[in-house]
Amino acid sequence: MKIIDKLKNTKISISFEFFPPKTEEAEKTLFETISNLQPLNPTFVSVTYGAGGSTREKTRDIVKKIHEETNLTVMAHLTCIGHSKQEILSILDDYKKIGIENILALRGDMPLNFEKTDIPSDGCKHASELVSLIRENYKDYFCIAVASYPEGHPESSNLEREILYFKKKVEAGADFSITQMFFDNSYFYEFLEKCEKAGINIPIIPGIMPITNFNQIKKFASLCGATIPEEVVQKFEKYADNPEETKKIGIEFATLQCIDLIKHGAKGLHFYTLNKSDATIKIYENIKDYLA
Ligand SMILES: NC(=O)C1=CN([C@@H]2O[C@H](COP(=O)(O)OP(=O)(O)OC[C@H]3O[C@@H](n4cnc5c(N)ncnc54)[C@H](O)[C@@H]3O)[C@@H](O)[C@H]2O)C=CC1
Ligand SMILES: Nc1nc(=O)c2c([nH]1)NC[C@@H]1CN(c3ccc(C(=O)N[C@@H](CCC(=O)O)C(=O)O)cc3)CN21
Repeated sequence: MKIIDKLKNTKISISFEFFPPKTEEAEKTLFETISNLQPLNPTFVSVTYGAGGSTREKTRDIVKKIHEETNLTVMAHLTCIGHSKQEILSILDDYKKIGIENILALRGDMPLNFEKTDIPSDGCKHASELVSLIRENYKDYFCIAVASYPEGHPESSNLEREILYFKKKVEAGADFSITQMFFDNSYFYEFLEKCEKAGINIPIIPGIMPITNFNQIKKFASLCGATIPEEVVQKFEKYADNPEETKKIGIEFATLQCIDLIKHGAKGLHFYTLNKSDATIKIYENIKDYLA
C-alpha cells in the first residue's frame, strides 16, 4: 500500500528505519528487531541505501524479505549518486515487479572511495531529478518520499536556498518528506514555518535519532550538520564511561523530544533504529498515551 494513503488515515504515524546488515548474524538480529517492533503497528518501515556512503547491494534483498515475510509496508531508499539513469530504472523495474510501491528518493552520500569520475554523465545530479525520472517513467505507481533538512544541508550554508531545492523536489512529484535528525526542536518548528511560507504543503515527518551510543551519534550528527545543543553534549559526556546511564538519558531525551513534537502537531515520528529495538520500544511505551 502507498504510504501517502496510509498517512491520510493516521493521526500520528510511527515508522522505523533500518540499514542492510553486513553479516548473516547481523541479519538475524535485524529480523529479531523487526519482529519486536511489529506489535507497535508502524505505518511503514524503511531500508537505507548506501547510508553514510556504505554498501548498497543488500537493500533490495532486505526490502524484498520484509515485504514477503511480514505484513509491514516497506519503503526502499534509493540514492542516485554514481548510477546511470538506466541503472536506476532497472532497480525501479525490479521493485515494481515484486510489488514495492514506496521509494525514498535521495541523491545520497558519496560512496566510500568514490571519485568524481565515477559520476555517469547521464545520471541524476540532485534528488529532484531522481523524483522527476521516477514520475516520468512510472506516473503514479510509486509513492515518493524525499529528505528535508531543518538545519540546512551540510554542503550548503544557505537554508533559504535549501527550501527552494526542497520545493523543487515537491514540484517534481514528492508525496511526503522525512527530515534529517535534529536534537533541538526549534529548528524543526522554524523550518515548518518557512516551508509553509514557501507553499510546501506535503506532510513533513520528523526523523528521530535515539542516542544510545553518544560518540557514534556525535560523529554522525556532525557529518549530517545536526547540532547537538551544548547542555545535551555535557549531559552525555558526564556519563561517557557508563553505557547503561547513557542509554537511560538517551531514552529520556528522545521521549521529551517526541512529546514536544506531538504537542506541536507533528504528523508522525520516524525512528532511526540502527537495527535495534529496545530504545525505540521504551520511547514508544513512554509516548503511547500521546499518540491516541
Ligand atoms: N542513504 C540513505 O538511505 C539516506 C541518505 N540520506 C541523505 O541523502 C542526502 C542527500 O540526498 P538529498 O538530500 O535527497 O539530496 P538533494 O539533492 O536534495 O541535496 C543534496 C545537495 O545538493 C543541493 N541541491 C539540491 N537540489 C539542487 C538543485 N536543484 N540545484 C543545485 N543544488 C541542489 C543541496 O543544497 C544539497 O547541498 C545525503 O546527504 C544524506 O543525508 C538521508 C537519509 C537516508
Ligand atoms: N547524511 C546522511 N546519510 C544517511 O545515510 C542518513 C542521514 N544522513 N540521516 C538520516 C539517516 C540516519 N542514517 C544512519 C545513521 C547512522 C548510521 C550508523 O551509525 N551506522 C554505523 C553502524 C551502526 C551499527 O552497526 O550499530 C556505521 O558504522 O555505518 C547509519 C545510518 C541513515 N540516514
